[in-house]
Amino acid sequence: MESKVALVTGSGQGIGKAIALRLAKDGFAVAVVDYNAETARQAAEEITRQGGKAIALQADVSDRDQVFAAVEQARQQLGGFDVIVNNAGVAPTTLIEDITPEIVDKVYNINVKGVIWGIQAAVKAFKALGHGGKIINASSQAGHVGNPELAVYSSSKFAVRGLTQTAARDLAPLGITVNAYCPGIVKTPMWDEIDRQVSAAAGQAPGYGTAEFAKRITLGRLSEPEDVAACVAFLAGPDSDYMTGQALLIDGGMVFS
Ligand SMILES: NC(=O)C1=CN([C@@H]2O[C@H](COP(=O)(O)OP(=O)(O)OC[C@H]3O[C@@H](n4cnc5c(N)ncnc54)[C@H](O)[C@@H]3O)[C@@H](O)[C@H]2O)C=CC1
Ligand SMILES: CC(=O)C(C)=O
Repeated sequence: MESKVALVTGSGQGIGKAIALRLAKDGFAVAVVDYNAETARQAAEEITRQGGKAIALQADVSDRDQVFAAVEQARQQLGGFDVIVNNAGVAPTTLIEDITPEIVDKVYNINVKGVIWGIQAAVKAFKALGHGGKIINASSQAGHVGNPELAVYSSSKFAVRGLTQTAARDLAPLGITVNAYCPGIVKTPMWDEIDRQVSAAAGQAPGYGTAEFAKRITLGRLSEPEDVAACVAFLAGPDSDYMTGQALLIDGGMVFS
């Protein structure tokens, strides 16, 4: 039987890379998409070395044409299209008074419009293939509760939840499910940079921001990218077939407190 095909954006490093590796282990042929061509190539090579099937594609998710082209390339080169994970995101810290039009445009172009273009491109591919599929979007605990110093980022992740719910309703008649994953703090380069910025703003050494956020983590430890990938594997696989419009909160500590 032919492998199912999944495309993961922002999968050259961090959570996206862990998702790509996990989906490959689960039997998907994977398109590793990132605007960093070198990290995408390395991640795809790692999958191939482990016995999986993968291609690397360079695309900037804020560019609609590039997203459509990447999905089409994945469909043609991997022989199908079943799952898109709209994972790519950026998270500059921003005090309210320091927010600039440039920061808003950058974050919204990637975190919100990138998800819209990914949804549209996946729908086009599913329709061309005459079957439904799964759309999975990266939100965050910060998409459930406003996070300090992350106003632009947090609001973009609230938007992703809204898009997920609406698209789930609109696309259900086509046999397409749409869900989101909402991690807490995950040990990736993105988090390292947030910690550095939050700690510096408080006049503290790196690690201070992590310690402050970590006080509210329910399970008492930061999550690994692989913890998130396991939840996304569930959303990509058949066990979640009767689930749509959901925003899976992976660590709710910030939200409960
Ligand atoms: N690390 C964390 O604590 C959390 C992360 N998230 C979300 O998970 C997703 C992945 O985050 P991390 O792996 O931590 O981030 P990361 O910064 O470590 O990795 C992001 C990847 O996306 C790529 N990327 C960025 N902009 C892109 C663009 N315009 N087009 C294509 N690729 C692009 C980068 O090159 C990089 O490979 C993001 O959407 C983030 O907002 C959500 C909750 C917590
Ligand atoms: C970066 C992010 O989404 C966090 C810490 O939840």
